Amino acid sequence: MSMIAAFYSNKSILITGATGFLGKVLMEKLFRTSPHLKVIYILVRPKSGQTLQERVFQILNSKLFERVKEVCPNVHEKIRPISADLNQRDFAISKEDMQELLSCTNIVFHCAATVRFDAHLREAVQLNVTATQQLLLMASEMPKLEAFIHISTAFSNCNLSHIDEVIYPCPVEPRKIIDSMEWLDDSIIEEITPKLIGDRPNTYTYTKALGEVVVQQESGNLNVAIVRPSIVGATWQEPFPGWVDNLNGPSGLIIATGKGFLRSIKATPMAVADLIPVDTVVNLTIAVGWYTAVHRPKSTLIYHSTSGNLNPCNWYEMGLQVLATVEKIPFESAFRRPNADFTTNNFTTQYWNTVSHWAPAIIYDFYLRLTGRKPRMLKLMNRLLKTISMLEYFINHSWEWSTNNTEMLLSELSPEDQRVFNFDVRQLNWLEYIENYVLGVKKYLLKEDLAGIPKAKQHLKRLRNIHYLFNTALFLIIWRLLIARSQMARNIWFFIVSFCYKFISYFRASSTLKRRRGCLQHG
Ligand SMILES: CCCCCCCCCCCCCCCCCCCCCC(=O)SCCNC(=O)CCNC(=O)[C@H](O)C(C)(C)COP(=O)(O)OP(=O)(O)OC[C@H]1O[C@@H](n2cnc3c(N)ncnc32)[C@H](O)[C@@H]1OP(=O)(O)O
Ligand SMILES: NC(=O)C1=CN([C@@H]2O[C@H](COP(=O)(O)OP(=O)(O)OC[C@H]3O[C@@H](n4cnc5c(N)ncnc54)[C@H](OP(=O)(O)O)[C@@H]3O)[C@@H](O)[C@H]2O)C=CC1
Repeated sequence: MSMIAAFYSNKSILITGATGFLGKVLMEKLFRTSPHLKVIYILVRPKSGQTLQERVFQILNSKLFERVKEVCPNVHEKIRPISADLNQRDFAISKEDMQELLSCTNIVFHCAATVRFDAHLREAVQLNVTATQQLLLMASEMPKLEAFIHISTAFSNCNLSHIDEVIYPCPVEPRKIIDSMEWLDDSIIEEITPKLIGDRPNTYTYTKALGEVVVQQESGNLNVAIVRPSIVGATWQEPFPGWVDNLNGPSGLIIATGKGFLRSIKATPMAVADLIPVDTVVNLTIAVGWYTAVHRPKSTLIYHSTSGNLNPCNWYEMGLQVLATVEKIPFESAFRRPNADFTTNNFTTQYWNTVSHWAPAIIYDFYLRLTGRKPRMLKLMNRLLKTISMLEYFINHSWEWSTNNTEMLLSELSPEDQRVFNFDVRQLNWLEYIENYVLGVKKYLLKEDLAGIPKAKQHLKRLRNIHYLFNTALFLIIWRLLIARSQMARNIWFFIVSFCYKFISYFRASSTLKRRRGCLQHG
């Protein structure tokens, strides 16, 4: 029997960000492994015209939850959505709901955040810092609380190259930042943002770092731990391989590569691609919840959920495997044949952007106009390259994360728990994982049927022929223009033609000689 699963039985758990990528997988695993847990409270806001109930219904009826329903048929009764907006004072939770949360919660998993790299500092501080502070305040009023687990990111200190499992101080106190956001207007905040974030690439990593300091400063007597995942990718094993439901991190780029929109990228090929499967992060998080509640470590422990130091894979290997997979299992209606060139300096990046991205987009839009349709490729390319520019920082640096606490925790688990809540990334086979990831992107994000693969392959062949035809035509046109305008080009042309002619004549003459000699010997 798993000790961890038994620990969560009969527990009331509060999850923020349960409708997000990580939150859904966390809920799924908790229900599946501890079907006797009492209740999971989730803080949800109405969104996209959907009520809370509709949002929960959609999650529970998704493919991700199919296995849960077999193990825990009354899962609908055990999930309790609470209307909340983490941007509001007291999260805009009703008095009755707040009372219930305060008196019943045993474990808190705080996953909610804005993960946008371009979020305005005010918005990022509100959700990633102020909301964390408020949640800790709430937690301090929960008499039955056993553990508070905060999800941060391994990149919160990405301004350092070696990162330990400790909280690093921020030059400006989080409380001062929170206060200043209340009275500074947007334009002033925009002006001071670069100074505040310093050598971090965006407001996301900066505010996640502030959030950690808040956890350290405001946790009081609570049992608190922080989990820091690196780049979270599709599921590795559970509940099935390759599940993913948003475009963040690598998923969007896998689509862009597989569909042939993105053919080159500025990246350091040998830099470590520190991906971590979402189910690995979730298993670690659940184990951390158990350990923090049962062993009550004296200080706040930080756990790195990273792969680089135990089982590294670099961007080059990853790119190759993505390409190999989309060749075997192509995406439908590709724009161009998939390719993955890594550029390492600004000049080659600009060159390949022009040749591989802008030029085909302009030509395609021209074709759309000619055929009376609305041009759209240039707009799409603009957005894609904007996204790439935001992610570039992370594919051109390498970091080393120490994982002592994570390894210590692994050694504390019983063999059964190590199996049920496996977060040992050394067992991960990257080639297999990436293949399943690409397949998952095709099935769960693009919603493409595998029956369409032969047609997609045919489409790629057609694209290859168009590519050859286009290149040959382009070569002939350029050559023709050159010959018409330059004596030197004409001379080179005549030299090449006469050289080829002489070579062919020599080859013919020598083979005729050989044949004659052969006839003479036999005759
Ligand atoms: C050619 C060779 C290729 C080789 C092949 C190799 C393949 C594998 C290589 C893998 C390399 C991986 C590198 C990952 C590094 C991640 C590091 C994370 C580190 C930190 C991790 C964390 O701790 S935290 C989680 C990460 N946090 C995000 O990752 C949010 C990012 N994101 C945004 O910050 C906003 O998205 C942003 C961009 C501002 C736009 O903002 P925006 O307002 O302009 O636009 P929207 O967000 O509304 O999206 C507008 C349209 O872009 C579409 N789209 C959105 N994201 C997209 C995306 N990633 N790739 C494509 N397309 C995307 C979307 O689907 C919309 O399309 P549509 O309009 O058709 O619906
Ligand atoms: N994905 C990744 O690569 C990584 C993620 N992380 C961390 O993991 C955690 C989860 O990330 P992930 O699941 O990917 O992110 P998602 O963007 O998928 O999910 C974010 C969650 O936060 C909720 N949320 C946002 N704003 C509010 C609000 N005002 N009120 C209530 N809820 C809100 C969202 O709710 P709604 O559905 O209503 O928008 C959603 O449930 C974050 O803390 C992130 O920093 C760390 C490293 C990498």
